[in-house]
Amino acid sequence: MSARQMRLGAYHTVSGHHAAAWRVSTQVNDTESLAQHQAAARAAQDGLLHFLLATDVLGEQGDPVSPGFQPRLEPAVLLAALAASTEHIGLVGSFSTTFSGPFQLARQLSSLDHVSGGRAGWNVVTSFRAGAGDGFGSSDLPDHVERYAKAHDVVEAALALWDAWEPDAVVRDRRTATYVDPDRVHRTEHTSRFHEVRGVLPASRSPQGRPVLFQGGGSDAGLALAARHADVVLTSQDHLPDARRLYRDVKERVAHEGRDPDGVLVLPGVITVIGSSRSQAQDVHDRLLEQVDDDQARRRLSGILGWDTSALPYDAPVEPAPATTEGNRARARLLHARAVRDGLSIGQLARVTAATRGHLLLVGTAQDVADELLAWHADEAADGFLVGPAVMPSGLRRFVRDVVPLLQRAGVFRTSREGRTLREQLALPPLGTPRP
Ligand SMILES: Cc1cc2nc3c(=O)[nH]c(=O)nc-3n(C[C@H](O)[C@H](O)[C@H](O)COP(=O)(O)O)c2cc1C
Repeated sequence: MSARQMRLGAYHTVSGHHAAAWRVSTQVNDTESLAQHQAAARAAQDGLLHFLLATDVLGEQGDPVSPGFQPRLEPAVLLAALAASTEHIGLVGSFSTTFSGPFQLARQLSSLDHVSGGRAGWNVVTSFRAGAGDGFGSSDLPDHVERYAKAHDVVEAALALWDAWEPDAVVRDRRTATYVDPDRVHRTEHTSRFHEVRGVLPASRSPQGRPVLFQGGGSDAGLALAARHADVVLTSQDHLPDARRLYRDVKERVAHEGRDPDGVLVLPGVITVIGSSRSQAQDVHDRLLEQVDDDQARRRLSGILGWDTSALPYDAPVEPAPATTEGNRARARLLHARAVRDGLSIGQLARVTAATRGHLLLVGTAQDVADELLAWHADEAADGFLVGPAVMPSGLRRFVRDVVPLLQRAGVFRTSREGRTLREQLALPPLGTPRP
């Protein structure tokens, strides 16, 4: 295996990534059915995918009584359940640094790493929807600068808590009645304008030492956070030249932080519609588009752009340029660029967003999909991908059955598992020993 290897994650969902997928799926998708989550996780594991990402976006896109509203399982609970029903696949969850404190997050993620045998990952998110704080007694979403300042603080506090346990601190010496060697556990004293964290996490050093850190914010501040702390940078890119530029930018930022650029992976999300022929795949895609509810699509677009588009006619141009949104800054910029590039109206952009939320969309045969992934990978626009089938469960099964073998034949995707933990499987550099 000498070629640069592709890493693949499942952009996990049981309802499919297309907004209308649940209406056309072959099964009745139930977003709270553990059995359906387990089936998806096992399918990804059988395909040798490295991890699955359980996303969680705080703040609703619409009224809970609207037909598009979907309830969902809390990621720590879901991933713990999946840990017990899978053996190898990495289990990554999105947890917000804006609305959860570092002690609880560090504890949950350490526990997940323990119960999964070293397969935990944390997608560090800052939340971006306007109403994200409603349930937390915070009526306004803190502004972008503040959210990222807090994200640095939460990650640094969590790292301090994890590193406070030396690897051999648990001795379980029955003779001396010593369960934990007190000289090998250190009190954390973290004081900042956001948090005061004092004490010791009631969780020994976990199999990976700490979860693998993921980060998906693509603004300047998001990339700065990623460059400093992330092992895996998730991106949203739908245009190869831009993706190549972003890839280089991330690697340069990582180097600037004194870290090894090859030790940090860049994985764009990709939405797939795979058919036995191009026209069959296109038919599925067209059928999905017909089912899009324009009002719901418009709400979703407004949420990303950070301004209300609901009163605008379908053919209205996409303006103003959303460079200053306090919400999902990079995605807003990307969607705006897409509208300008392809001459899309606001209504058309809402439909594109319903299909992809800004990610690369691949509609075609398995060979078409594999060829595009191989091209992006070879062109150094990606170290791998976060694969989000438009329709579930068929889309994931099809990717595993038909696309994975093509990537393997091209010599860029593994044919067996090497390594036990998620960090080892991703071939990330080992962590240093924690400071005493
Ligand atoms: C692949 C991918 C997955 C993401 N998943 C989540 C998620 O589950 N929850 C969330 O709040 N944000 C999620 N995000 C959004 C980012 O974490 C970030 O908040 C958003 O891109 C805005 O950051 P920015 O202003 O730095 O661009 C995801 C982003 C990407 C690229």
